[in-house]
Amino acid sequence: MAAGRQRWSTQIVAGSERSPGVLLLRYRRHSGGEDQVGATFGASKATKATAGATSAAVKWRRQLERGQMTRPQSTAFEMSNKNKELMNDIFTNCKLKNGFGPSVQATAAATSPTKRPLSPDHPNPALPITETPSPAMNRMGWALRTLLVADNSSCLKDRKVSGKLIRKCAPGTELVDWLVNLSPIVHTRAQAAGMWQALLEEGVLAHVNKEQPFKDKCFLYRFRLDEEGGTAAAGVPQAEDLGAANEHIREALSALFQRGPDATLRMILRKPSHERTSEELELVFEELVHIAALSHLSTSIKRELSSIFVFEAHAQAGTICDEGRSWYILLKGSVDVVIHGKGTVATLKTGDDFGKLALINDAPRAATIVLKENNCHLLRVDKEHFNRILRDVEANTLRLQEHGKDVLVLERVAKQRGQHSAFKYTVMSGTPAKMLEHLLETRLGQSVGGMDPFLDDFLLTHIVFMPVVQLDAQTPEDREYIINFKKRVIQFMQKWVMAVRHAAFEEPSVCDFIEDLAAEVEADPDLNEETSIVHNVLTQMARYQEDRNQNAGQKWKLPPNGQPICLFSGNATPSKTVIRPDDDIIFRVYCADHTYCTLRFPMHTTAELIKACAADKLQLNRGPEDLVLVEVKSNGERSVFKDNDVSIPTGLSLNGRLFVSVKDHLDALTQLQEQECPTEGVDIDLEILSTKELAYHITLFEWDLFWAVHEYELLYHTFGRHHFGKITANLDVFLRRFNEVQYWIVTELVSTPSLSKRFGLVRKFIKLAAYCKEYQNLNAFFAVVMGLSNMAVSRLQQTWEKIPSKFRKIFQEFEALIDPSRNHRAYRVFVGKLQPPLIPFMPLLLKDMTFAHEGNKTSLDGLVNFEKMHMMAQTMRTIRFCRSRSLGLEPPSPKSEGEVRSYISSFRVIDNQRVLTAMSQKVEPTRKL
Ligand SMILES: Nc1ncnc2c1ncn2[C@@H]1O[C@@H]2COP(=O)(O)O[C@H]2[C@H]1O
Repeated sequence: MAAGRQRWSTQIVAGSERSPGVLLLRYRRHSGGEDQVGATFGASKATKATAGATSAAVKWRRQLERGQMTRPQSTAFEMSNKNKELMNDIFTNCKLKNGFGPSVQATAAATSPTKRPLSPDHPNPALPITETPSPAMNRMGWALRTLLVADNSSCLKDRKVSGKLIRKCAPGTELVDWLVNLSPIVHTRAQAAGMWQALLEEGVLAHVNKEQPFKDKCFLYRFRLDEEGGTAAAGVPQAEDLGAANEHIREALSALFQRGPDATLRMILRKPSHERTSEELELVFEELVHIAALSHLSTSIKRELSSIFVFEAHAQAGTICDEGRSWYILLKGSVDVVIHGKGTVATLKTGDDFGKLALINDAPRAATIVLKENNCHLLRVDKEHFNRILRDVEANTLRLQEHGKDVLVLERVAKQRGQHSAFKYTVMSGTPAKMLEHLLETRLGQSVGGMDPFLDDFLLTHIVFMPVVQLDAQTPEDREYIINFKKRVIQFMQKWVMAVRHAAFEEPSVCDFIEDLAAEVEADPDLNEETSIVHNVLTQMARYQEDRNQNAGQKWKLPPNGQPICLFSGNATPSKTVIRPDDDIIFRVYCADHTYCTLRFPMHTTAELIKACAADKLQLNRGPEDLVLVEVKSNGERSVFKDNDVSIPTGLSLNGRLFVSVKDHLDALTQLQEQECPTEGVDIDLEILSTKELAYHITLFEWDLFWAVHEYELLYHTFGRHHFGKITANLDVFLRRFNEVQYWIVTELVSTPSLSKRFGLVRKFIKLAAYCKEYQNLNAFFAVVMGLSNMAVSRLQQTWEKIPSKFRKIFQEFEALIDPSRNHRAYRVFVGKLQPPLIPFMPLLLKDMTFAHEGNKTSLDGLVNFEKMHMMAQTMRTIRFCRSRSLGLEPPSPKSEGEVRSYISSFRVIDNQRVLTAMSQKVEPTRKL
């Protein structure tokens, strides 16, 4: 590995501006400090679930508005100096304990999240939910206590419990009595109990043994101020304190009255399920109705949730939510969504939910959730309950945002059989970077015994995405994260090579990266387990490079008369030879007067360069802007190439010719005589060749051509010759072969004058189709049957009349199989039952690609439309499936193997329909009625 090269820092790049078709992985050191805070998530999810909005609270509030508050006892006393000090002390304490403002803490948390203990599994409703009481609660508690202490008949007394003296405590029942008597707004004992619970949950009041929440029972409670170490002054309060307490009590009661219902609710939600009474569950249910994140759920599910929701309060900003065991709804406060290396990407607020992605996909959390404020309230559903109740009914669409913009849209889809839950989330659209991050963080190694479908789709189609994808992943200090990240990248590499094979090694920078990776793994004992994976990738890369070096600079020839493109060495059988971008091809370019030049260029040469060179050689003496490169087909049709098209010679039709022409003189271009009636090709009496042997060798020949086609070529072909600047030569050759076989059938039949020979040939071709079908060469099967159905053949009445009915029936069955109606349903059903190896009807796959491409936008609102990518990948996967087993056909007994092989590799073909029809007319003139 080169010294000084940066690695294992923070960037993954898919594609590059220079070569967008290649996924590059590279790392750079994370500069830090780029975190942005403040974007919101799910802004549409406004919620009514804020504190105080319970139906019970609303009911109570109305009563409060109607009721008359009477100020008990005397008024207008000043607070004593001593108690002023006491209050100041309490307030200062609170400020110090609460610490910095939330934004400061949140930013600190976002850059280095402090790992605090996770949420308690079983929150205890007897304990406070805040670290210290809020100043307002402190003041309310102080006022109530002052009045209680001042009351001679007060329930607040020193009591002996089990021999131990407890100062100033009172039973719950008596505290309730006192409060109901104190204020006319408190109508029920439950209301009063809720108000005391509001004080208890902030620690102003507590059960003497800290074992009970507030209950209207004989349990003893006392004020914090009276606990050991409490700062309350013993004895009767001074007149000025009493005055101040009386002054404040109206406001305090009103505030407590409002908080009571929520405090009661929180108390219920902190109790274990089995301790919740049916009235309590009803109260919870009424609350759940107002939570936006639950609005899509049925009543019965909400009822079930009433008993399993757990309330969690977190006192401190900076606390991290759990590691993916629960789903949460934010009831109060806000949280930051923090991603390694990126910092805070979104802020969730009251009513938003998070955490179901990890649960539904059984994956780690896609982000760390860090509390942004002190005293955040959450509702939690644990994994086992989520799986049981919610997993299969959860919302269909999940949108992840970063900095206020959608970055990933996921949709719930049914899982395949055999997986333990019925649903999971799949990617519908996203930014390339977020999709890659989602893959690396949550989708690797998840699928049992195979590849995650999203990962496979991504690897097959990533070349379509916007050129640069970045993933800032980690800070260099976080060793544990880096090791995990490295492991994921290694797995990613392995799957990448598995999915696209040699195409993964085509970019030199990727090969460099793999070598660096191998060196890193070698040197790091923490990556021992990954060594074998990396070695495997290295071996495959070396094999590819060796093969590339051995076959570098092959020369191909495009024969002028529609024969297959063949190696210039004269080796007619391609024998698993792939055409590569820098292989040369020799071909002719004509001009209007049919003079031509012969050129030799690498396959990836653009039309513009070919045009310029041909014009020069043919001495056209015109500037490139006046000239075009154009194909003239055998029927005279012309089609102009774009300047940046590549794979030009292989893209010609069977008997097409390449012309360079002055733009304005295009109409003057005419086809050559030889295009109409090619004379080259092996002249042989077909009758003597064994049909089975013909089918066998056609299949072997086409298997090799099919084998050379890379799945990516389907994408290049679909998006157009110019789009990626990559060659489609192997696919072109395979498609030409289809046409060649189809027109060979027609050409042979219409150029056989003898009726008996023709009828013999038709029979032979029907048998040939049957053998091709048996060999599962459906490409050739289609070509032969389509050839026999060609108008120039189907009109040969005298010939068809002679065909025995048995053969005609077989042919009808074949025609039914190639019937294009209902989107080639008959063929699709048939092929769906076959096992590999098989050669598919390639034009249909290309039609499916075009359908997906033209019917769907590549980008939706700035996000990659991954549904489209998925559709395309499905078709590309068909090719992989067809070739997933090697061809091991039983060879027929050889009769004339050599002749058959040379014959099938170079048919003599006419592809001009007009000429074929005329020849058909000649051999069998239309009968006059
Ligand atoms: N941009 C984002 N990237 C990842 N997770 C996000 C994002 N915005 C919100 N989240 C939530 O953060 C949660 C972290 O845990 P989950 O992966 O279960 O589910 C995730 C989402 O619910």
